[in-house]
Amino acid sequence: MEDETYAKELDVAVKAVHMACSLCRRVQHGLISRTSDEIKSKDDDSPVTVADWGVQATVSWLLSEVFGSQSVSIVAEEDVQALSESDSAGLLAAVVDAVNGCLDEAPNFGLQKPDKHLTTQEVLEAIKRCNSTGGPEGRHWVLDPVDGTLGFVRGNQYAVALALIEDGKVIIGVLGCPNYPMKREWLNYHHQYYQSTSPATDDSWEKGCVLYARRGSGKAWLQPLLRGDVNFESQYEARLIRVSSVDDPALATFCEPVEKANSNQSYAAGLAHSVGLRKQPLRVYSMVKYAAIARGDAEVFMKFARCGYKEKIWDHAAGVVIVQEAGGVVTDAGGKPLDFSRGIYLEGLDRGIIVCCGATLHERIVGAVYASWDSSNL
Ligand SMILES: Nc1ncnc2c1ncn2[C@@H]1O[C@H](COP(=O)(O)OS(=O)(=O)O)[C@@H](OP(=O)(O)O)[C@H]1O
Ligand SMILES: [Mg+2]
Repeated sequence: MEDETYAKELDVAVKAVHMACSLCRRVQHGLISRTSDEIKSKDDDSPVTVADWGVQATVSWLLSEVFGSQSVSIVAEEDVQALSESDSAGLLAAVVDAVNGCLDEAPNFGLQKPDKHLTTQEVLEAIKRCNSTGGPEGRHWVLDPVDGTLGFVRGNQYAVALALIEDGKVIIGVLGCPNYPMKREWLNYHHQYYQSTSPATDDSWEKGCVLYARRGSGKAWLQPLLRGDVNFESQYEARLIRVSSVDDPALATFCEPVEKANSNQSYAAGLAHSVGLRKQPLRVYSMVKYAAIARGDAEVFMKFARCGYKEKIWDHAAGVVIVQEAGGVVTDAGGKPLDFSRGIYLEGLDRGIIVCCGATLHERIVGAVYASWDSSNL
C-alpha cells in the first residue's frame, strides 16, 4: 500500500503550486505584451513583480486555511516592506486583484476558495506571515514565489518552488515550471523564438508542468499544468519521471545559470572540459535546471557562486528532493549533502552545487573540483 504520510501536505502543496503557476502565467503574459509599470526594484536591483507577491499571498493563504495560520511556519523570499510603502498603492491593488482572481478558481484546482474576496489588509497579512527563518526543529514551508525573476520578466524560464522541511530535512518538494517546453532544446531559447517556431502558440496550455516528490518514496512525478477554467477531476494526470541513465560524459549535457554574475561559467567550462563533457552548456534560468535533471533532459547542473555569496534554502529545497527521488545525486562541490537545518542560508556550503543524474558523473565532477581548485581563481 502507498505510504500515506504527508499525503495531505503533498496534495495541498501540489494544488497550491498549480494555482501559483496559473497566476504567474497571467501576469507574465501581461508583462511581455506591454512595457510594464508593474516591475519594481528590490534592494538588490532584481525586478520584482505582482507575481512574486501575488504567489506568496496566495500560497500563504491556502496553507494557512488548510493547516491553521497559528501552526504554519513559512519561509519565503519576498519581504512585505516595499509593498507597504505609500508609492506602491497601484502595485498593491494589482496584487490584491491577482490574488482574488486566482483564489476564485481554487475549486477548479481541488481547493476551497474564500467566502468573499480578501481585503488589502488580509493580503498583506498573508504575505507578512511568511516571516519564518526556518531552523533545525519543527516544520517549515519554504517558498520561492518566482524563482528566476530575470527569466520571468524576459518571457523565459522561471519556477514556483514550494518545499516542506521537517527537523532540518526536506520532506516534500514541488516545482512549478510554467514555461517548460515540450522539446528540451527550447529550454534556453527566448520567448520570441518560441512564438515564431513553436507549434504551440504562446497562449496555449501545451507547455509547462509541475514536478513533485516526497522524501523516501523513490518516486518523482510530473503533471502537465492544470487549467483554472476546467474542472479539476477531469484533468488530473501524473506520470513518473526518472533521471537520465547516461553516465558517459561525452554524451552528457550540463546546465548552468544564465547570468554570469550567479555562477563562474569559465570555471565550470574548465571543469566540464577536464571531465570530458563536450556539449555546449544548457543555460537556463531558475530551478528549472533541477527540473531538467529530474526529467532526464540533462545530466549535470553545476553552480559556482562568487566567493561570499550565501545560497538561500528556497532556491534549492524543492529541486533537491525532486532530483534525489528521481534517482539523482545532489551535493556541494566537496561532495557533502546540502544542509537545510540552519536557517535561511545553506550554511557551510563548500564552494558550489553539483547535481547529477548518477553517481558516476558525480564522482568524476567532485574529483575534478578537488584537482582543480587550488589553481582556480574562485
Ligand atoms: N550573486 C549571486 N550569486 C549567486 N546566486 C545569486 C546571486 N544573486 C542572486 N542569486 C540567486 O540565484 C537565483 C537564480 O539562480 P539561477 O541559477 O537560476 O541563475 S540565473 O537566473 O540562471 O542566472 C536567484 O533567485 P531569484 O531571486 O528567485 O531569481 C537568486 O536567489
Ligand atoms: Mg530564487
